[in-house]
Amino acid sequence: MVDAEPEVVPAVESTADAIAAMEIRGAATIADAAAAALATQAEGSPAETPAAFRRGLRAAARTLYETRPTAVSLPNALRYVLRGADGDTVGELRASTIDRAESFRRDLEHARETLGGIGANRLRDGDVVLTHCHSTDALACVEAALEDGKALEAIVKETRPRKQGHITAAQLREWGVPVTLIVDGAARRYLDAADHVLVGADSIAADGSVINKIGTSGLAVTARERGVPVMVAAQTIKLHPDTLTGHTVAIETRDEREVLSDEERASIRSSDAPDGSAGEPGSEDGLTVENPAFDVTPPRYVDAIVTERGQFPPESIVTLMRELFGDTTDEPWAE
Ligand SMILES: O=C(COP(=O)(O)O)[C@H](O)[C@H](O)COP(=O)(O)O
Repeated sequence: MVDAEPEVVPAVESTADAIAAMEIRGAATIADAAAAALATQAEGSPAETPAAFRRGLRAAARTLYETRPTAVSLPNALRYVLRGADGDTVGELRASTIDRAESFRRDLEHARETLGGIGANRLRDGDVVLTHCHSTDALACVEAALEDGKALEAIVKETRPRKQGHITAAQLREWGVPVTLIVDGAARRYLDAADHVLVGADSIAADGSVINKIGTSGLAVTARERGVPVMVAAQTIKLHPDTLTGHTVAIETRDEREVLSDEERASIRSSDAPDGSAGEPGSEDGLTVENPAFDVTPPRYVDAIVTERGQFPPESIVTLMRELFGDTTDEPWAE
């Protein structure tokens, strides 16, 4: 008898689609949504046997895993929940998976709050932070500093092509923080007015390299040149255990139309091109657009990585990574 395809509940598919389309975005938020989706899978699984339940759960985890490759918080969340699926009956498995997903989500929230309190200690009354992209971990530090009664100002990089800087600006304004929004290319000009560069991370490698939104590395290099400290706020689910054994972190490349729409491309193509290359949109026209979503900032440009376990110089993060993840990184969602 051939086994039927394991059933993935529709809510998991729609969470996966929303992550891929970046309606759900940011490493911690993705992890939270993935854990919630696994709980939904457990709740709605039509499985009649423990084996079928586990197959469905693994298939759901694979669907979520395949959405975006760079933020390690996603596989770390899936691994955590799947490891907690325990029991001899479908009912027991269902209950333990849901519990595990809920405890993951609670821990995530606590970690962000604790991290915020630790990061806030680096921020003094009257400081100006310069941000890139939108990071809930980075903003937790600002929020905690504000709660401590410190007045802060922010210079917010727009963050092309998706302009996540607008989300950061909106959040900061909601908290009453004065915001200066700048285009990415203006960052160096504004660094002299900043006391900290404050960013999040999608993944942190064993050597302390920080993988975050494209443009972070250039910002960090320039900040070093201007003498502005770079603070990375990243809870420990951003630690990438595969890098302990020498693996590199995959950098997501996204659709070129995020950078250049078909209409814009059409306006660039010239019918007078000497090679006569202007054709239909999508044809070979000599214009290549690259859209890597993340980059790697080497540890020497990072002053501190702030986690819920304390703050670390990037070079020592490997000790924490070993303690929390060990050397083994299985893929419990594999078929
Ligand atoms: O690079 C991004 C988001 O990229 P994208 O918009 O492509 O998902 C954020 O800085 C990190 O994910 C950290 O965010 P958080 O601190 O919220 O986990």
